[in-house]
Amino acid sequence: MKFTENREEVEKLGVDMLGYIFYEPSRRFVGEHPEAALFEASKPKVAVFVDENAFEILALAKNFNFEFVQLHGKENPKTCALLRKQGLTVIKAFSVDDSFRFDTTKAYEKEVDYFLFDTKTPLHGGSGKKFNWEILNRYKGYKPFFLSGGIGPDDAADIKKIDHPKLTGVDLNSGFEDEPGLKNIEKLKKFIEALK
Ligand SMILES: O=C(O)c1ccccc1N[C@@H]1O[C@H](COP(=O)(O)O)[C@@H](O)[C@H]1O
Repeated sequence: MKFTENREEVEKLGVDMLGYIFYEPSRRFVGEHPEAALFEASKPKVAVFVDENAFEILALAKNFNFEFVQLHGKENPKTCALLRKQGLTVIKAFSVDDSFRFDTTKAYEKEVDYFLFDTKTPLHGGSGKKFNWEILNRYKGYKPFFLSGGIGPDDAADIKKIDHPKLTGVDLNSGFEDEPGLKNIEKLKKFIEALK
């Protein structure tokens, strides 16, 4: 979310969480001084970071009152544990391609609340690219995960076919935008209806 009115409209669609990009190189970056109203949401807020300093994350969490952090860099399990100990719900993102070894998630199992599987690209996220969802079958861990990476308006049927006991949600991003950070309400609405 980058624009307050758009955030208000998205919230009405029955989404479970709202995401905010706190990574300056991203075209979805909330900005140096985002307006407070952007964060005055009734749904839980997820702040997305890439290798940000943990104490900076905690300061921002206090300032903008977000409950979740989604970490898309090389954050180690210790950093995840520190953030969690301070009361944040931690989602650790992993960059997935055909050669991804799901056992790399093991070191994080006890230190985070959720995993998120995103497509491996030179970007850290927001690529609009999908990975081969078949390989999710190789994930045998107990931690619930979000599916991410290039999900678009036509994917609801294929997502419904994914039969994995730990799939807990989907992260909708660039595939539902009119411009970076601005969600298309109609596309989201149709997708959410189709998914249900
Ligand atoms: O959206 C971004 O610009 C972004 C930048 C840096 C890290 C993560 C980012 N977004 C997250 O990336 C995934 C995949 O997005 P997409 O569907 O491929 O556009 C998603 O989890 C976003 O929250």
